[in-house]
Amino acid sequence: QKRRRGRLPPGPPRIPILGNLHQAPKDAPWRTFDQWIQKYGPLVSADFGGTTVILVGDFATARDLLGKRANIYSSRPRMVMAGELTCKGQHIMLRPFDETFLLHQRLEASVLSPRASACYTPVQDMESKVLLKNLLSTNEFPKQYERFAASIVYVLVYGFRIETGDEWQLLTAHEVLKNFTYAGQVGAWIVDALPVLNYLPGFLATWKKQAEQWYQIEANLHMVNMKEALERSSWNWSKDFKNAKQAEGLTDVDISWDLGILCDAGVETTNVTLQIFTLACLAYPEFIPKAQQELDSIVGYNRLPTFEDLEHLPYIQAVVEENFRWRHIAPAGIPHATTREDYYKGYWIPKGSTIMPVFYSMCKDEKLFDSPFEFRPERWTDKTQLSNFGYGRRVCPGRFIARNSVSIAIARLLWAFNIRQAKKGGEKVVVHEDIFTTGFVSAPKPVEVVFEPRSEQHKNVIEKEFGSVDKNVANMLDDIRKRQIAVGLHPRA
Ligand code: HEM
Repeated sequence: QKRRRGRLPPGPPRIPILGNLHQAPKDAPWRTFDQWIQKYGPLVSADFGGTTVILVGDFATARDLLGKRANIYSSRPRMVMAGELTCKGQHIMLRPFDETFLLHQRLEASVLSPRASACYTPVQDMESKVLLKNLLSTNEFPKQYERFAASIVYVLVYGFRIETGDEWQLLTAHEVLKNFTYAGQVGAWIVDALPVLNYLPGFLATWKKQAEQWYQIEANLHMVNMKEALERSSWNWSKDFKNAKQAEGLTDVDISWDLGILCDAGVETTNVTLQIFTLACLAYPEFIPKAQQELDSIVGYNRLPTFEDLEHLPYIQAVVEENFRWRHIAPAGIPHATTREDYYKGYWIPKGSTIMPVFYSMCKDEKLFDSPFEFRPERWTDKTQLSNFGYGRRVCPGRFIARNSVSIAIARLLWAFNIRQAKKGGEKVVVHEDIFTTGFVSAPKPVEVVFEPRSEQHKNVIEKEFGSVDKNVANMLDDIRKRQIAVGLHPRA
């Protein structure tokens, strides 16, 4: 036990040695975290087997600590099985906050800036047209959303499209995600609690063999993807990273992991965000006619909404904003860690604490939002956005790309379809915790939905725009490269 140097934030009573470990929730941790936050206040401390865990339950506290004191709060908790053994320290999301992390962040920054992200809209334009066209013949929306999300990042990172969603690269990425989730499970691996056990020889430390197998699958995927990307004729992020100044001292394996993780990070997140939107359509359909009225008056019936239209569509923007607030894809938060001790409002926050911004509690704060469980885009008229993409030096670097993908998809889905429950005349879906999956990224469980074109005219426009959009990736990437140069950026390849 560390020597205490002040009063910790309040929290549930602890027992000797374990602290609160016996109460640590395995599934849907945000439910237990929220109960503690409601009871003890927006800053809660708990002890999970010797690690201090600080829960942050409102936006103001999260901004004060994770945002304004980012120099202290921007590391990640140590994850021996998932981070050190399964990924050999190469997963950017799990890197501790140090010089190496900053080097990798700088390597990525130039392709992820707001200006660079604005150059990628031709890909999002094309893939959202394909999304609409596919939804004319299937209602299997989670698979279609995944294809849409994946194809955008695979085009940018590697220069090829995900056309069906059954490509081996995406299927292997599913396997990698499954292994990573298992490796990251709290309480599943003794070596996470006692890292010293790693010094045991392999035949005693059986988890090392498992981690090595998982590492090989993931490393092979990233390496093959990068190699193939480097051989393609057009510009892509793989070529751009390879030529970057920051990459000079890095190995190909290092670079391939940075690319691979960027790709993975863009798929499930965007997919689940759109699934949440679809759930909102079933649970709070009252907002749909308002959104469609705005689309009809600004865009009309003869063409799809475009990126240029978005700034004239304040209600659609409010729908996007409310979607991010209404249900966060990672309700328990994504953990940060402190690199030195700190004091806040009289409380001591030890060095090495795990800090959880509990988005679930933050987004339903009644002081900020009336009837927080209701999906009400109106609350966003003339208001600034929240920090759903995280904080400080670990804020989501893909947020500009993500926002563009989600905004164009939502605008076009609402323009094109009546989105409703399969059962005609069915009741509105009632939203409660049991309809969400309980893992780290929490998605609505499957529900049958119909995507019905709003009219024959809408259907014809979808077919026509799908037919005329250029789907040649090489042309598109060359065009994107030119767009970057035109706005004063310097592609590195
Ligand atoms: C709607 C889609 C998305 C959502 C809701 C989302 C949300 C988040 C959140 C909450 C974090 C954690 C931030 C923190 O710890 O404070 C994060 C991290 C991250 N995101 Fe996203 N993200 C999305 C899409 C993307 C895309 C498209 C990319 C890449 C092109 C991306 C790349 C990353 C990476 C690399 C990290 C780790 C950053 C670090 O540890 O320094 N994300 N994202």
